[in-house]
Amino acid sequence: MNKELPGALVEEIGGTIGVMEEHVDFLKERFSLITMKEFKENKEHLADKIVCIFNWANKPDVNSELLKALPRLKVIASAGAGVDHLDIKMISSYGVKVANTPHAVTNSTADLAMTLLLVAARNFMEAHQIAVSPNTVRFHANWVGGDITGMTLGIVGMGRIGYKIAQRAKAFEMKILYHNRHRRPEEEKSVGASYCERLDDLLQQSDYVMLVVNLSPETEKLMGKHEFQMMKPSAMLINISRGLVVDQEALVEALETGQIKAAALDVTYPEPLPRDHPLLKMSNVVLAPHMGTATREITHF
Ligand SMILES: O=C(O)C(=O)CO
Repeated sequence: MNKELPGALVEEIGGTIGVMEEHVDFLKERFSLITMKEFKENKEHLADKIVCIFNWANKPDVNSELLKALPRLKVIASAGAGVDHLDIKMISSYGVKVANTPHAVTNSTADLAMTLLLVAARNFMEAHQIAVSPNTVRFHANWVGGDITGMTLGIVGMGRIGYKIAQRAKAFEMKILYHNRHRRPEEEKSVGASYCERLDDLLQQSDYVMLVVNLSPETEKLMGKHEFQMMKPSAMLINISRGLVVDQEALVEALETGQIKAAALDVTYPEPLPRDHPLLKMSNVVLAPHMGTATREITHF
């Protein structure tokens, strides 16, 4: 190990490192690198690490025990936008800074949001099944979907990603509503969006409801029984934020009872869902494996 290089710790889960494997060589040139597994086996010897690099997807357990074992630690770098998996207050109390990569992932996450919207709106999953079936047919009513053009998209959370989604929706000639803690007059003007101070107003009018908020105590289970009752029975829910923003039991009920038409989810809780979860069996649900940022361009440099 090169003692002149600063030390870094990377998360390793089941043999794969929490950062892309091809990045390990890049990191090795700059840091004396060890994996979390090696660290756990020999805490004393490796306690001089100054950076921890994690991938948000691994949900590393950054607890007091870990931080006490790394007295020289300066930075925890989490690849991804969301930092809800890290207790920032507790980490700061050890004098450690948290870094993330919010800008890098904005476009890819907005693209996935539109992908889910289109796939759900056009019954694409069902259409694919029919297209590959040995008994395929020339036309099937099940693949007749809904229009996008002229429909109303309600964006819940007009941050960086929400705005990029609005720009894409404008190109699709959608009517755009948004609900946010603060009004965003410039963004509103540039995409022709209308502000809904009350979430209920947005939910009542939208054909597609897109969740883009960060997970926080204020947004946990933001979408519950009442909110689904506010939505149109023809409306679809798209969630690219965090699973916990939705009360999943209320969502299952809303989908089962026809309170809403469909859901397209990149995020759930837990991830992945247990294999017997009702959401896995519903034909009006499209699931992605939390892949908002998973593009070659972002994950390779
Ligand atoms: O970057 C993040 O926070 C993600 O959730 C990726 O989809």
